[in-house]
Amino acid sequence: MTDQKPLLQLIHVQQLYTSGRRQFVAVQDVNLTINEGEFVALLGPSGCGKSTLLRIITGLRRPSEGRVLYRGIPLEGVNPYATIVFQTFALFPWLTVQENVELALRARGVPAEERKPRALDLIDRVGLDGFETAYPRELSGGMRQKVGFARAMAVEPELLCLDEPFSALDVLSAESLRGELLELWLSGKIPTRAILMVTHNIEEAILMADRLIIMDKDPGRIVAEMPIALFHPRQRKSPEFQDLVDQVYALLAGQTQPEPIELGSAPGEPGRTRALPQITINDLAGFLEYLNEQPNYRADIFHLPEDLGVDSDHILRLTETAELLGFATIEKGDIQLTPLGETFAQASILARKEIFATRIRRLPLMRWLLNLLRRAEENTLDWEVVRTALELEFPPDEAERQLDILIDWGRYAELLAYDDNRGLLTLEPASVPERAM
Ligand SMILES: Nc1ncnc2c1ncn2[C@@H]1O[C@H](COP(=O)(O)OP(=O)(O)OP(=O)(O)O)[C@@H](O)[C@H]1O
Repeated sequence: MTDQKPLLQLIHVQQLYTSGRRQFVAVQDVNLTINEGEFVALLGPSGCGKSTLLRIITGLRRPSEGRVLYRGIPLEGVNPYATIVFQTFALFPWLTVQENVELALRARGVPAEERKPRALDLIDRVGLDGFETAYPRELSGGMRQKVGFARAMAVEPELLCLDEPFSALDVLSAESLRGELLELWLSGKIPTRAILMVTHNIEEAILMADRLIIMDKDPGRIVAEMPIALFHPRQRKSPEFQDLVDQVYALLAGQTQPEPIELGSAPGEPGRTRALPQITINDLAGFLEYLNEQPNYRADIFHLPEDLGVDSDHILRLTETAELLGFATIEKGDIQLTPLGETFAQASILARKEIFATRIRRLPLMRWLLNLLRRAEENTLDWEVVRTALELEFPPDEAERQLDILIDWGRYAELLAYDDNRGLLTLEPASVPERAM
C-alpha cells in the first residue's frame, strides 16, 4: 500500500554520545526514508542505535549531524505527528481503562464532551469492549498492551513508532495482538499513515512489515534493506515466508557455506546424519553471554578452557554448537559472535526461544523428529521407539545421547514436550502443521 510519498526522511544522520571522557559514534551516517502507507521494521542487535533513531525521528533528540525532514520540512523540536508505543505501557494503575485513554485525549486538547465517546470507540477498536471500567491490574499483559495501543491511537499519530511492542507478552497474546494491529492498519481504520517498528523478532518483522531495515552496531549503522512483497494475510508456513526468514537469518548469521554441507542429512536420507553436539541450552546461553561481553565479541578459542574453567572438549562442543546454529563464526583460532549471536545473547527469554526455535527447526535431525511426531497418533511417541529409530544411524549410547539433546533443545524452543514419568514425547500444538522446510 506504499504511495512512495516520503513521510519521514533521515539524511546523513549521525549521533555522537559521550561516555566518560570518550566520545563515540552511536549512529553513523543513517539515510532512511519512510514513505506514506509503509510499515517498516527495524531489526538489529542491542546497542545498534534503534532507540536513538526513534528518539531522533520523534524529535525527542536532535542528531549531532544530518537532517530530519517530515513531509519535506526540517523537523524542529518534538514531532507532533509521531508517537512512540513502548515495550511496556506505563498505564496509571489508579485509573480505569477508559480513564487512561481519556487522559491521552485530554493531553491532546480534545474537548471534555468528545473524550468519552472517542475513548469508548478506541477501546472498542482494539477489542477491549466490556473492559472500560476495569483497572490495569485486572487485565492480562496482552490486554494492557491493547490499552497502550488505544492510548497511542488516541493521539492519532501519522507516524506510529513501536518499540518492541510485543516482546513482553506471552507467545499467544503476542500473536493475537499482532493480528489485531495488522487488521487495524490494513483496513485503514486508524489515521496512521506509516508505522515504524523496532523488533528483535525476525518472523514478526516479516509477518508485518513491507520493508526491513537491518542494522549492526559499533558503530550503529544500516547494513541491509529488504522489501517484503508478500500479500496479507501472510502464512508463516508458506515456502515464500520461510525463504525470507532464511535470507534474513543468513544475513544476520553471516553464513557463507551452503547449508546442506554444514547440517548433514536426516536419518533415512542419503548422506551422513550429523550428530548434535552434546550441549545444554544453559551452557550455550552462558557461552554466548560470555562472548557478548568480550571486546569485539571475539575470543581466542585456545584460552577459553582456562578462562571459563571447563575442559577443552567441552569448549569444542560449545563452539561447534554456536557455529552450527549460526550464532558464531570460527576463524584462525578465534570465535566471534555473529549479529544473530549478539541478538540472542541480548534478547529476552521469549525472543531467545523464538530465535532458537527457528534455528533448530532447520537441523535435519530435529526436522526428522518433528515429522515423526507429526505422523504419530495424537502426535505422541514413546521415548523408546524414537531411540530405537535413532539406532539406525547411531550406536546405542550415542542414539540415547542424541535423543536427550533433541528433547532438551526441542523443549526449550517449545517445539515439543516430554513427559518424563511416562516417557512420552509430544509435539507442541504450534508445531503440528507441516512446515515448509
Ligand atoms: N544518552 C546517552 N548517552 C551516552 N550513550 C548513550 C546514550 N543513549 C544511548 N547510548 C549508547 O548508544 C548506543 C546505542 O544505544 P540505543 O539505546 O540507541 O541502542 P538500541 O539499539 O536501541 O539498543 P536496545 O535494543 O538495547 O534498546 C549504545 O551503546 C548506548 O549505550
